[in-house]
Amino acid sequence: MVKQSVIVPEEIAIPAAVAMAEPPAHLPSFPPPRSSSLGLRRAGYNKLFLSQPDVASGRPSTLVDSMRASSPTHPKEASAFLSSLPDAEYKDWLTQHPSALSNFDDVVAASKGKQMVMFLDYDGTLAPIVDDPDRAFMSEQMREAVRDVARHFPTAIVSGRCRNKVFNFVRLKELYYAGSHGMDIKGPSKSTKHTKSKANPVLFQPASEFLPMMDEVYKALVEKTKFIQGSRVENNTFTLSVHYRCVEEKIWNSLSELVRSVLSDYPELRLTVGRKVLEIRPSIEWDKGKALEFLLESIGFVNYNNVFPVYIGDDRTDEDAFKVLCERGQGVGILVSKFAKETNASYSLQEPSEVNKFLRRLVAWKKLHLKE
Ligand SMILES: O=P(O)(O)OC[C@H]1O[C@H](O[C@H]2O[C@H](CO)[C@@H](O)[C@H](O)[C@H]2O)[C@H](O)[C@@H](O)[C@@H]1O
Repeated sequence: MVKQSVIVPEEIAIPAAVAMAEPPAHLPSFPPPRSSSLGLRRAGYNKLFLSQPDVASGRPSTLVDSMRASSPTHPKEASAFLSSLPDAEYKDWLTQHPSALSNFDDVVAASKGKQMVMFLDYDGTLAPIVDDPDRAFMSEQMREAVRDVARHFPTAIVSGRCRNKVFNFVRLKELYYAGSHGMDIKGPSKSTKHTKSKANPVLFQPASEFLPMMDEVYKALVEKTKFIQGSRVENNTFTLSVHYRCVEEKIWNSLSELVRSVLSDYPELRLTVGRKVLEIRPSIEWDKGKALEFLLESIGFVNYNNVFPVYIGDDRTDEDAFKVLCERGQGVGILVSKFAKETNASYSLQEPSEVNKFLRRLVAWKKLHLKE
C-alpha cells in the first residue's frame, strides 16, 4: 500500500493556495496584492488542480488527465485546456503577478539596505524547454548574465536535475548548486567576494539513505518502460524523471500504469507531475523551499532582516520555494510562465530570454549603485 504518492498537474495544479504573507508595513504595494483564487477555479480547471489523486487508489484516468494537463509549452498545445480561459483572465492574472521587468524599480526598491541573494531554477528558467533533456543547453549570453550576477550577489542554482548534470550545463564554479530538487547541495568551488572558497565546501544530502532504492527503482523503470516509444527515464541520483514529452498521447495511460506498477512496491517514494515529466522522489520533508532556507543559512544569513532572496523558477516544484518566501514575508518569487497559473510567486517573466534581461538589468542597477 502506497502511503503518500501525490500527483499534481504541474502547469495548473498548485494545491489550494497558501495564505499570503502580509506585505511589510513600510511597503504597502510590495509584493503586488493578489487573491488566492486568481479566478482560475472554474469547472474543469478546478477539478484538475484540486484533485490530488493517490497512486494507490488506482485511478488511472486521473493520472493520465494530470499528464495531459501538464505543461502547455506551445500555444497550440495550450489551447486545448486553456480554451475555457478568456484573455481577460490571463490579463487579470498578470495584474496579480506583474512582469518583474516592467516593475523592476519596485523589486529593487524593496531590497534597499539588504543583501540580495539569487536563486535560479535551471530548465525552463535559464534554458528553454526542449525535447531532449540532454540537450537543454543555456546560451552563452545567459551564462554571462549568471556569471555577472554572481559577481555581485551570492547565487545558487536550484534544480530537479542531479547536481553534476546541472553543473555541466551551467559550468560556473562560483555558484552554489542544489540538485535533485534540493536534496543534493554543494557550495562553490571557486571563491568570489561573497563566497569564500573552502577546503571542504558545504555538502548536504538529506536523502542519502535512499540512494540504493533510487538506483533499484531506476533500473526497474528503465526495464518496464523500454517498449514505450519516446519515453525516457532520467536518473537524477536522489530523484528520477520519467519523460513523456516525446511519447504519443494515446499511450500515456500505458506509461502511467507501468510507472504506477513499479512504485506500488515503494511506499517511501512519491510521484508528482512536472512539465511532461513524472518525477519520483523520497517522501521526506525536504524540497526546494527547505533548500532555499538551508542555503540562506549556509551563506551566513541567519538574520532575516538583512537579506532579500530573489527566487526565479518555472516549475511546480519551485512553488515550495515561493511559498517559503511568502511565509517569511521576505524577498520575492518570480514565476517564469506565459500562461495563467496559480502560484505563490509575486511577479512573472514570460520565458528565459526575459530572465536574461532581468538578470542583466540587476547587474546594471548594482553597478550604478556601487558608484553612488
Ligand atoms: O528544476 P528544474 O531545473 O526545472 O528541473 C526539472 C526537470 O527539468 C528537466 O525536464 C524538463 O526539461 C527538459 C529539457 O528542456 C524537457 O525535455 C522536459 O520535458 C522537462 O520536464 C529534467 O530533464 C528533469 O530531470 C527535471 O526534473
